[in-house]
Amino acid sequence: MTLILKLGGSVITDKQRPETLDEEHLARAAAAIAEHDEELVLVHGGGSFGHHHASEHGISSEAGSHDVTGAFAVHDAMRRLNDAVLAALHERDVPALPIHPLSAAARDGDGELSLSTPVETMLSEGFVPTVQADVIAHTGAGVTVVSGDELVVELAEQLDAERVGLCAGVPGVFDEEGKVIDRIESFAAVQEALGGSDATDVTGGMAAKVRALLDMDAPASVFGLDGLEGFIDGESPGTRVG
Ligand SMILES: Nc1ncnc2c1ncn2[C@@H]1O[C@H](COP(=O)(O)OP(=O)(O)OP(=O)(O)O)[C@@H](O)[C@H]1O
Ligand SMILES: C=C(C)CCOP(=O)(O)O
Repeated sequence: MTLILKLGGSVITDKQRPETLDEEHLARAAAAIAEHDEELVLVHGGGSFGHHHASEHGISSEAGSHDVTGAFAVHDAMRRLNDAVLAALHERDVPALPIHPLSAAARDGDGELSLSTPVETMLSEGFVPTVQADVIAHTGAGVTVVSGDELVVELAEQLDAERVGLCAGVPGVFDEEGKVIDRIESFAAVQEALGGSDATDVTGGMAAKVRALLDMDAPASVFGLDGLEGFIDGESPGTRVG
């Protein structure tokens, strides 16, 4: 049984302030993760580390760049965030090891993602692979951003994951009245309520998240930090997608 969990950048960082961690949230997330007893792959988003640099250098999932300064600025900030996530996990004795997609993934000329990582071997050896959102080489475009959400979907397919969770800065996906929707089975049914992100975000916010999750076979949930413990325990907090 493999669980894939994305820690949203809106949870573990203060998305309004460049390169600012939310230490308290990160510590709470690490404490909840420490209770897991299934194989677990962690992915984390960019928050105020990835998105600010990407936006400053004009790099997104679609807009590429050949500027090495910009490419490295995004990657390096994400690596610093990854280091901070690992440190919080190690503090709770979670055997987490880093995966940096810049060295393990690429897109072809059609934008198709390929990802070749040691995640499976790490899992079977008892580690918790911890994958950062990143920039990756993109045929004909230089580098583009690979979002945590894209990585979750790709890894869920590769590993035939049992369950997928996205822990975000909201308790679930809201309807037009601001109520958390229980279950989403089609994009069209909720499209009107879905927006981007409140903060600087180059990868499309909630609308992109729901679209990506609906493409997956594994059941997925979108929930806030209060739902994380329950998700680790096998519950389906927040909004079930798919
Ligand atoms: N219908 C909706 N329900 C819930 N959130 C929504 C909705 N429409 C737009 N949003 C926005 O989506 C944001 C969550 O997406 P966002 O991409 O910021 O989260 P994240 O994955 O945690 O962050 P990151 O991309 O940095 O990893 C919320 O903060 C909210 O502003
Ligand atoms: C900007 C970067 C590198 C991160 C994008 O990933 P996300 O935060 O999961 O949308």
